[in-house]
Amino acid sequence: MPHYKLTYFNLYGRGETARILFHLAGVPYDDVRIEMEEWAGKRSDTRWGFLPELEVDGKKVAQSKAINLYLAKQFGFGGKDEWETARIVEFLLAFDDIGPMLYNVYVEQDPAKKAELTELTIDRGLKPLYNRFEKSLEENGNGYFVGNQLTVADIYMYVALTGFDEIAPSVLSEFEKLVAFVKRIEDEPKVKEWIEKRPKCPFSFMSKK
Ligand SMILES: N[C@@H](CCC(=O)N[C@@H](CS)C(=O)NCC(=O)O)C(=O)O
Repeated sequence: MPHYKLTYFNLYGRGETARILFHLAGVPYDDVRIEMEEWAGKRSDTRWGFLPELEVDGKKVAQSKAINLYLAKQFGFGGKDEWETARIVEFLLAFDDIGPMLYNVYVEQDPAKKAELTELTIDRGLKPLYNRFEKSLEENGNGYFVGNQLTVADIYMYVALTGFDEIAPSVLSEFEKLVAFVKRIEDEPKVKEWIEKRPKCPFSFMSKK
């Protein structure tokens, strides 16, 4: 078995999907969590200047979506055919469409403007996206986002939905089907086991809870 090392911050954010996949697969790995103070000195060693990065027998791959898909394929959570894999990638990329809105909220320093941008991002970004997620669940009809078994799309959506619930509390609770989805994933026995034992940390540098 290869030697895996996942390097990220002590956050759930863009690292937690990979950590859950490792736990689901029962595959050992080094779960390296960098402190912000050490980060400045390490950035130039990374492929893109960001984390997470995965090392597999010393070879590095970066970009969380590439990491998630690679691990999912290795461990049997990457879809049963290329069509399902393409559908999975749709969900891995879904939040990226509102990335610029989220970034503007993150960098705004003026509290009043930040509050205004936050409302706008919730109304024009998050809520329309959540409506589409509910439709996708309805269309697939079996509690999973893609196909008829647990895939990395579900794990990623679980991590993202619970994460955004920290950043923008009260949005998720308006979407009954997504709340039920989160509960179902949390109740998957191996996911539940990981949630109970995992190191507790915030989702993001923006987390409010
Ligand atoms: N597209 C990249 C984005 C990575 C990213 O933005 N990582 C953040 C943490 S979530 C980071 O490294 N921040 C440190 C910094 O900006 O200095 C991915 O999905 O992996």
